[in-house]
Amino acid sequence: MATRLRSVGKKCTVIGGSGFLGQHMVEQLLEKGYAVNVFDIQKRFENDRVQFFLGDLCDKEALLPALQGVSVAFHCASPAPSSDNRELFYKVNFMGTKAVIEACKEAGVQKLVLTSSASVVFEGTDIKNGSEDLPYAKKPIDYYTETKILQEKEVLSANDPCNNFFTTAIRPHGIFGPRDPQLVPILIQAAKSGKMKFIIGDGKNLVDFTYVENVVHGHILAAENLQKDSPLCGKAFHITNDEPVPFWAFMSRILTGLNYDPPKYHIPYWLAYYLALFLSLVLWLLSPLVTIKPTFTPMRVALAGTFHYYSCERAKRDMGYKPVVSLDEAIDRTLQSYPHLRRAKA
Ligand SMILES: NC(=O)C1=CN([C@@H]2O[C@H](COP(=O)(O)OP(=O)(O)OC[C@H]3O[C@@H](n4cnc5c(N)ncnc54)[C@H](O)[C@@H]3O)[C@@H](O)[C@H]2O)C=CC1
Ligand SMILES: CC(C)CCC[C@@H](C)[C@H]1CC[C@H]2C3=C(CC[C@]12C)[C@@]1(C)CCC(=O)C[C@@H]1CC3
Repeated sequence: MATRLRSVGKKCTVIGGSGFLGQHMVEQLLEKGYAVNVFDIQKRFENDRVQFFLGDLCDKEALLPALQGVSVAFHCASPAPSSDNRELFYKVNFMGTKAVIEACKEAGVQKLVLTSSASVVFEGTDIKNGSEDLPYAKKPIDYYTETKILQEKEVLSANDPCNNFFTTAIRPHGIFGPRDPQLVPILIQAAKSGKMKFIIGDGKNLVDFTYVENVVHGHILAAENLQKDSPLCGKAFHITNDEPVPFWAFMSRILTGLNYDPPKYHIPYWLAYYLALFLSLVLWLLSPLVTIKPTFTPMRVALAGTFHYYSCERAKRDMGYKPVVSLDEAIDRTLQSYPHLRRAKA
C-alpha cells in the first residue's frame, strides 16, 4: 500500500520497454499507478495506457521527447548478448548510455535506474555468494559483458546530488520467465536437435536464476528509494531469487517440465570448454563463407560449468528487497507459459 501511495502521479520512461524485461517492467509499473512512456528501437506490443517513442537510444535528440516531464528513467535496453557484435555493443551499451545520461540531465529527469548484470564481475571462474564489492572482471567473458562494465561505470559515476540527479544500477542474473526469448527457447532448441545429452562438470555448480518479476520488483524498489543521501546513490545492487540452484538441476527441471529427457552423461568441464573454443575457432575461420551460430560457445560452457551466485544482502538492507516469487513457483509459471515448446508425449 505504501509503495502504491508513493508512486501515484509518478511518470517514468522505460528505455528498452519493448524487450523481455522491459515489457514486464511496463506491466508492473502500470499496475502500481505509474504513467509509463516506452522508448525503444522497435514496438513489440500494443497498450493504450503506454505512450510509445520509437528511436535509437544513441540519438540524444530522439530520446528527449520521451523524457519530458518524467521523474524516473529505467534503462534496460541492450543488443542481445548472442549477437556477439563488438561494434554494436560498444555503440549502444557505452556511447548510447552516455547519450541516455545527457538526455536525462537535459530533460530534468531526477533518477536513472540502469539494468546492469551480475556478470560484470564474472571471468569464467567460480563465484560463490559474491558481493557487489568484487572488482569488475579484468577479462570479461565476452564483448557484451565488456560493454556492460563500461556502461555501469558511466551510470554510477554520473550520480550528481548537487544537480538533483541520482543514479543506481541493478545487477540481475540469469533472468527467466514468460516471454523470455533466450534461456528456455535456446535450451529446448538444443534438446530438439539432440544436443542436451551431457552435463558439463560434476553437475553440482550452484547458479542464480532470477524470476523476471523479482527483477522488476528490485528495479521499482530502487527507483522509489533513490533520493538525496540514500545509500543507493551511485551504487550497484545484485537482485536474485536468493535461492541458488545447481545449474543442471534447473535445466533438467525445465526440460522434464516440457517433456524432454534431462542430460545424463558427464563430460569434464575443461574438455567441454576447449571443444567449444576449438569449434568457435573453426567457425571464425569459416565465417567469410558461412555464418553458423553454435549452441555451445565457450561463454555458455563457462556459465554452465562453474559456480556463479551472488549475495543480495545489500539490496535487502538498503531497499528492503525480498523476492516476491519463489523459485518453485517461478519455474511452474514459466513452464505453463510455453505451451508451444512442450513436446507431445509419445
Ligand atoms: N536476460 C538476462 O538473463 C539478463 C539481462 N540483463 C540485462 O537486462 C536488460 C534487458 O534484457 P532483456 O530484456 O533480456 O533483453 P531484450 O533483448 O529482450 O530487450 C532489450 C530491448 O532493448 C531494445 N534496444 C536494443 N538496442 C536499442 C537501441 N539502440 N535503441 C533503443 N532500444 C534498443 C531492443 O529493441 C529490446 O526491446 C539488458 O540491459 C540486459 O543486459 C542482465 C542480466 C541478465
Ligand atoms: C545449451 C545449454 C548449455 C545452455 C542453455 C541455456 C543458456 C542459453 C542460458 C543459461 C545461463 C544463461 C545466462 C545468460 C543468457 C542465457 C544463458 C547462457 C546471460 C549471459 C544473459 C545476459 C547476462 O547479463 C548474463 C546472463 C547469465 C546467464
